[in-house]
Amino acid sequence: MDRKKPGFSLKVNQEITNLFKNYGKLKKFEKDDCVIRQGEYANHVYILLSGEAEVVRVDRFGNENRLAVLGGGDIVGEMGAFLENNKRSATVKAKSLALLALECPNQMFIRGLFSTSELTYRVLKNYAERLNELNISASTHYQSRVMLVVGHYIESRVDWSQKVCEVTVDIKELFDRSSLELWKITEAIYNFKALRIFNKIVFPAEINIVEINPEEGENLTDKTHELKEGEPNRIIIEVDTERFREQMKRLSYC
Ligand SMILES: Nc1ncnc2c1ncn2[C@@H]1O[C@@H]2COP(=O)(O)O[C@H]2[C@H]1O
Repeated sequence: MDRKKPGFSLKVNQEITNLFKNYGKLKKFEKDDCVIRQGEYANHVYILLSGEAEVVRVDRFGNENRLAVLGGGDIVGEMGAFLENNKRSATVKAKSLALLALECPNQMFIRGLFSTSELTYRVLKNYAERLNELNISASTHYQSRVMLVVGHYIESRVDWSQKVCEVTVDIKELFDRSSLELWKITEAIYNFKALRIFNKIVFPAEINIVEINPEEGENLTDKTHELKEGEPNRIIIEVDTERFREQMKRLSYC
């Protein structure tokens, strides 16, 4: 997740830089030096002047997950000034050979938020962008997990020698295995359909959803065949085996 996009990150103007200059000091970091360490007590906020820094968070298994790459004009270390326990939420490391930053005490940063509306605006904008990005990745991640569970069930029933094959999903069996509610199963199957991995779906009469036609403009005549009628407790799907295989690989890496 690279946050270095034009007009996206919290770039500071001269007024904000002067504020940091008046109360802070210039710091120089070499490649791989830690500017901030996850879990440590937060005393300072930084404006990066030049060079690149990487924000990483170590999860409970000890893996380093990259959250963002920041550069000149970005403010970093501001979360620690707001969080109740003042603990650093992530590690920030110099990524370039030299990283120049202005280090400002928390108190001065907070005062700056009251006196300089531009600073307040930029901090808020940055949080909105970050939260939006997290919302997108959290919902995509959740859908992908459900698709993976449903996909694994279907995978074991696919005839891989066929380009297109019909698979019957026993709803009760899939529920017993996965504990997924029916509407979640249906949603995941629709997601595969939206990706044109399932060409046709026949739901049982009790679900009250009728056959779905192929997307407009898509010529599926050479790969479709007549599906059986819907049966109670069964969903019948026509699977494009090659696309399904590729999608399952992608989902496994999500
Ligand atoms: N998702 C993120 N994107 C960009 N920067 C982040 C992200 N999470 C944390 N940070 C920055 O990394 C800093 C680590 O120390 P702080 O928690 O004080 O403040 C944090 C933010 O400035």
